[in-house]
Amino acid sequence: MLEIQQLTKRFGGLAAVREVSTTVEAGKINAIIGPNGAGKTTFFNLISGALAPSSGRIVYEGRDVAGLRADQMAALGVARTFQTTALFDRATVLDNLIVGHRLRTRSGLWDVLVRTRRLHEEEKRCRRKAEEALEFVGLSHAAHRMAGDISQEERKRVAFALALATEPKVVLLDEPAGGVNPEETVGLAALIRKMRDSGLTVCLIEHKMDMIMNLADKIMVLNYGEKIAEGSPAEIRSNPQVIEAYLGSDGAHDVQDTKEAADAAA
Ligand SMILES: Nc1ncnc2c1ncn2[C@@H]1O[C@H](COP(=O)(O)OP(=O)(O)OP(=O)(O)O)[C@@H](O)[C@H]1O
Repeated sequence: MLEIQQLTKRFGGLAAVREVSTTVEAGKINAIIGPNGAGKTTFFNLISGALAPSSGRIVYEGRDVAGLRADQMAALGVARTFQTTALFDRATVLDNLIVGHRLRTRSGLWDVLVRTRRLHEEEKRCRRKAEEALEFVGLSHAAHRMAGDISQEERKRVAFALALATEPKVVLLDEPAGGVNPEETVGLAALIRKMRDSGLTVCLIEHKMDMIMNLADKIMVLNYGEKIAEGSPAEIRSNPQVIEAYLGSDGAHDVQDTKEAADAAA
């Protein structure tokens, strides 16, 4: 789906992402993990078009898209969510989605000024897409609530809906379960599975190791900007280099224990 070839991003002397090659597999849940500062967010920013790479290729549907802007990537079907979702708190959830979708549709200023038939059609389309996306993420009941009044978990679902309303083929989810409780995490994981099962390609960054191990079809591990391992959850859990990256030289615990200990200490 997405072929990443020797992707590198330098900030001054620091290579935040260094010569990373991987494949984001179509119709699968592809996870990216790694310690803090490993380059995960930078990698996401590169493939979503938020940052231009220093070198390397990003081949999407047979075409090198490295260096395209985020709106161009969105138009090609690559949508992303952010760690925190900026919403208009004093507008309804549905209006937030309609605005989010409108920003990506075609009517120009002329259409808005003269309220053309095309604009009218687009408004109807946006509303329909927004309602469909809300239904998909299980938030139809919250459509008319103020965005400022919904819970953190509901904000996460709105973030998914914002991405889905653009009718993407690939969704990039940045910490989709960050800041929600364990029960809610299970619900969000089910929703991510539902995205995959509906034919979407999912790529996500997540710190919650137990969630990743249960959810991902494939995991890539970054450390100091480099890919140090890639494979199934079982392969990753027992990979000595991964254990080393999370633990230093102490191999007494597995990746999952380490992260839980770190979370508990935080
Ligand atoms: N715009 C920037 N300018 C300079 N350095 C940056 C910039 N963005 C990221 N970095 C550096 O690149 C490295 C990788 O950062 P990145 O945020 O991609 O890591 P991460 O794996 O997402 O970390 P975390 O899990 O803490 O979010 C870090 O050393 C960071 O300080």
